[in-house]
Amino acid sequence: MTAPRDIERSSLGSAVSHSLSVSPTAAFHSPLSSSQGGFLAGSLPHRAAAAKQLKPFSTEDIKILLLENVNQTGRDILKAQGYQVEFLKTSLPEDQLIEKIRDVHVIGIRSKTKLTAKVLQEAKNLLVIGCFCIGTNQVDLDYAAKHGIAVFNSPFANSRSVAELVIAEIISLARQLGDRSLEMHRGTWNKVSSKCWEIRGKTLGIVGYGHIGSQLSVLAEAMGMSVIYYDVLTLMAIGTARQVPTLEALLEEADFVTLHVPETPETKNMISAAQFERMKTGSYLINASRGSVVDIPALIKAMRSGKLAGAALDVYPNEPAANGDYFVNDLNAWAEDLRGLSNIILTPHIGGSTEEAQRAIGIEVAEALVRYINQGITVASVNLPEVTMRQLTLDEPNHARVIYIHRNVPGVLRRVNEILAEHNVDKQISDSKGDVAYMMADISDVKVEDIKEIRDSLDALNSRILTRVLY
Ligand SMILES: NC(=O)C1=CN([C@@H]2O[C@H](COP(=O)(O)OP(=O)(O)OC[C@H]3O[C@@H](n4cnc5c(N)ncnc54)[C@H](O)[C@@H]3O)[C@@H](O)[C@H]2O)C=CC1
Ligand SMILES: O=C(O)C(=O)COP(=O)(O)O
Repeated sequence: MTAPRDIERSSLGSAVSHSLSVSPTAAFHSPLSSSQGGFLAGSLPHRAAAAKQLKPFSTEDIKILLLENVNQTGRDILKAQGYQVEFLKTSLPEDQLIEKIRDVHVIGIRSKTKLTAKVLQEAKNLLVIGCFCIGTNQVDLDYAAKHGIAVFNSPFANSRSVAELVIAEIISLARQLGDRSLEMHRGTWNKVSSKCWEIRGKTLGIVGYGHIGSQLSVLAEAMGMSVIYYDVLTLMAIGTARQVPTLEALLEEADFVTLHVPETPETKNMISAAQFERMKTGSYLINASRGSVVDIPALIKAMRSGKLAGAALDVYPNEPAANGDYFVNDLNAWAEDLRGLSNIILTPHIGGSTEEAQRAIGIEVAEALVRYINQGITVASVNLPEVTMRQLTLDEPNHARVIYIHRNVPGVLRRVNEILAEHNVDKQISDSKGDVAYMMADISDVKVEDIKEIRDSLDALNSRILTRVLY
């Protein structure tokens, strides 16, 4: 295969000529003349001012901001492409985030950075968001899609790490390990067996039987637990686990309840006073999903009353932006009450924080970003339709890939094909997801002047969200 080709963004301030790499991790830097070079032909209504420039460019002009200590593996892949990569260990407060996001084509985040509509409307140049984690609740996915911004995540690279943490917590709560260890650290020998249990033969209730829940199910059964689960979907049981029809049925039967649902309006305060009431006296609650899922004041009451014998929390309604920030009441009004309870394990959102998980996530998300930036491939996007085409190479001088993100309304493809009709359309794929549709076409027998015309004509259609032409 020959060298890669170009991509372009209308809003890039400088020219870039650049290759589409054969491998998503291979760098490409092949300066092309403006007649050969790619350009970005895209614009959103709010990006319109910069949209009309046609400039050759190189990957060096792609600006990427990585927040929240994205793993070295991901940074290396992106840098190897020649992109400009700025890396910060922490998240950013909203005002600083808005300042920074104005300038970049790509942002990489983890679970803390909130990319709301308010923030995204300032992101005039943004092509794509990489969530280097599982959850995507921190991003306004709908706003992003409607503004032609793709979002990628890593759907299961840290599932095992979370499941292992939960196993550790089940045993730790059953044996009150956190309290014993704290006492010893303070110099107190307190040997007790009262209300300390084996987990063998106990029932684990898993709420949300997805990637993490089902992985946990296997591990728990291997340690002699009985597993029941509740999910909005009817899902195949693994091993001898059993699906129960309601959350209430699960709460009434389980000795340990563990939560593995996403943050959605339906899961907000899913476990509150009424649910604690349903739980067995002396049972345990574990939450490594999202802080919004548990009503914490109600949890504190359930702990104080003895209804719960213990709890483990890895996630909180408000989490500090950086390590070293204290877990205090300014962020969460009840923080001190929580810290004062016995047999409650509090961890700083470390469920997915293992070397294995972070390395794998870095690779998976960075490769998805490269595929999207360089080739327009949306496979594994969480908010755009999934569309793929072959890899572009430089040995097709009169070839271009046209990408047209548009509103999903009748008659668009007819108009698009009228515009492309003068050229040879080698392949065309179109798919839609909700209100947004994504069309990719590889065209040959096309000159740079034609490309400008194609881009301008597509931009003039009122269905347009974003046009890109890669060549
Ligand atoms: N503590 C940590 O570091 C981590 C936390 N997480 C959190 O864990 C969540 C779950 O992760 P996965 O298992 O990978 O997700 P998943 O999407 O594979 O599974 C979630 C399951 O929850 C079910 N569900 C959704 N709404 C529900 C409801 N209202 N009631 C009952 N079930 C419902 C879904 O049908 C699905 O089966 C993520 O969304 C993320 O928020 C994920 C990774 C690390
Ligand atoms: O993967 C997730 O959804 C997590 O909650 C882990 O988030 P983190 O990468 O540790 O910010």
